[in-house]
Amino acid sequence: MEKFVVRGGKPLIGRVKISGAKNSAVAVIPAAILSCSRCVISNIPRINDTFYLLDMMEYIGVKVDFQGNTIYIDSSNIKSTSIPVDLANRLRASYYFLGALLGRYKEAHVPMPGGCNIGVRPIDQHIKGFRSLGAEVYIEHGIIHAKADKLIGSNIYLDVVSVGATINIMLAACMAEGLTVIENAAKEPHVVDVANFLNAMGASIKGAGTDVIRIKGVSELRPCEYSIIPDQIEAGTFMIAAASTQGDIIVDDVIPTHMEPLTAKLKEMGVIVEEGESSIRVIGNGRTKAVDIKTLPYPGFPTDLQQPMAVLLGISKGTSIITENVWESRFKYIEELKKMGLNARVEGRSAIIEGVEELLGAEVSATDLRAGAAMVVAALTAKGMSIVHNLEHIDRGYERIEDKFIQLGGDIVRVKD
Ligand SMILES: CC(=O)N[C@H]1[C@@H](OP(=O)(O)OP(=O)(O)OC[C@H]2O[C@@H](n3ccc(=O)[nH]c3=O)[C@H](O)[C@@H]2O)O[C@H](CO)[C@@H](O)[C@@H]1O
Ligand SMILES: C=C(OP(=O)(O)O)C(=O)O
Repeated sequence: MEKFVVRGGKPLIGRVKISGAKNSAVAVIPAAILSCSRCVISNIPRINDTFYLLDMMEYIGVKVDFQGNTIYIDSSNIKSTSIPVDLANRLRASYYFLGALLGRYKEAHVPMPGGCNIGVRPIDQHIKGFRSLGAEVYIEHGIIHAKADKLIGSNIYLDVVSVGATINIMLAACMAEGLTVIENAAKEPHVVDVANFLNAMGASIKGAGTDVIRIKGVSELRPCEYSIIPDQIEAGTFMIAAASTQGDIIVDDVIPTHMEPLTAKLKEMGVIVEEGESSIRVIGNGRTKAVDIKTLPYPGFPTDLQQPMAVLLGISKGTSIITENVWESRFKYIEELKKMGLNARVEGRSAIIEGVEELLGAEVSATDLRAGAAMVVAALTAKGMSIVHNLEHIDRGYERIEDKFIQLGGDIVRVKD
């Protein structure tokens, strides 16, 4: 077990390079199964979710070679369409093996996925999509079995806007016969990125990034080279940390339009944000003003950023309300932040935060991935020493988080418990 020891209260200053997007990489890697040959994918973050997926790829017979941030994937010799429980339950994205294996082999046997414990995380919309394409799907002893003689394009209306279901249906439909239309599709940048990757392999997907996606089935997908987009959530975490520590950071290798829901809020709070072509500079500008946040599917404010944002709101002037509209149980971290002096209460789907002058260092735990990012931002912001436990959550989704903060002048060290 490892923990961070952080001495906070210093402004973060300098430049930080953003890694490839976790939620794009975790879909693109299993998607490479759809090509019967070699794909080269760059800008892949070296995070635990990537390593967990590569274990699953190797288990089914895919050859993978991960050099730096580039993965060479050779799917020409797959031997199995079943994923074992102990590999699948380490992360959420194992559900993408369903769409990818079903799409290529018309058969997949994948355990119920793991991932952050942020409420009930059903996969009924994924299953509805696969069934609509003609697959028989059932769950037995915790394993999802999907099988079809052939997949036939279909019209699928998602009852809820779901990133996972949208991507999974795209994967399964790429080589289905005829046209598949996904209505009420998710519009997140990583949905568009996966569609672009599939199109680079020869798929015919139009409309990704809008709420209607049209997929014309093709007979096969070819090898390709692809570079995935920067991580919108990692970028946002550093932008918020710049503001909360009264720092001055240039966040490099970002797509500024992906950051607009956050940029707009930071500006509303009085933070100086300057957008470049592929970078954003964030400058602390005195104590921020309280604002309300409502998490929503893209282009709304991302649910994966409300946790570090709570830190900034916690030291802002006035009362802020965060309303979590995507997950029903994503405020567990508030109790941890209270140990640092956060003045907040949770009422149903809302956290009501009364800003205090400063946070004080304390011993806290990462209750999940983004809660972990919030603890790190809070520890760097708070006066005095903090200890952050349960780093395994943070390591699922952030590449070298402490090194990047050290580069910005943060006093943070990883030590063995
Ligand atoms: C690996 C990955 O990309 N994880 C992200 C993905 O999770 P994930 O793909 O699990 O999230 P979804 O977009 O599917 O979930 C959104 C909402 O739809 C509901 N739902 C979803 C599927 C379904 O079949 N039935 C159903 O009811 C969920 O309970 C939730 O309330 O998108 C979330 C929303 O942006 C992010 O917080 C996660 O970081
Ligand atoms: C909830 C998240 O991850 P996962 O869906 O992989 O659990 C996240 O990335 O914030």
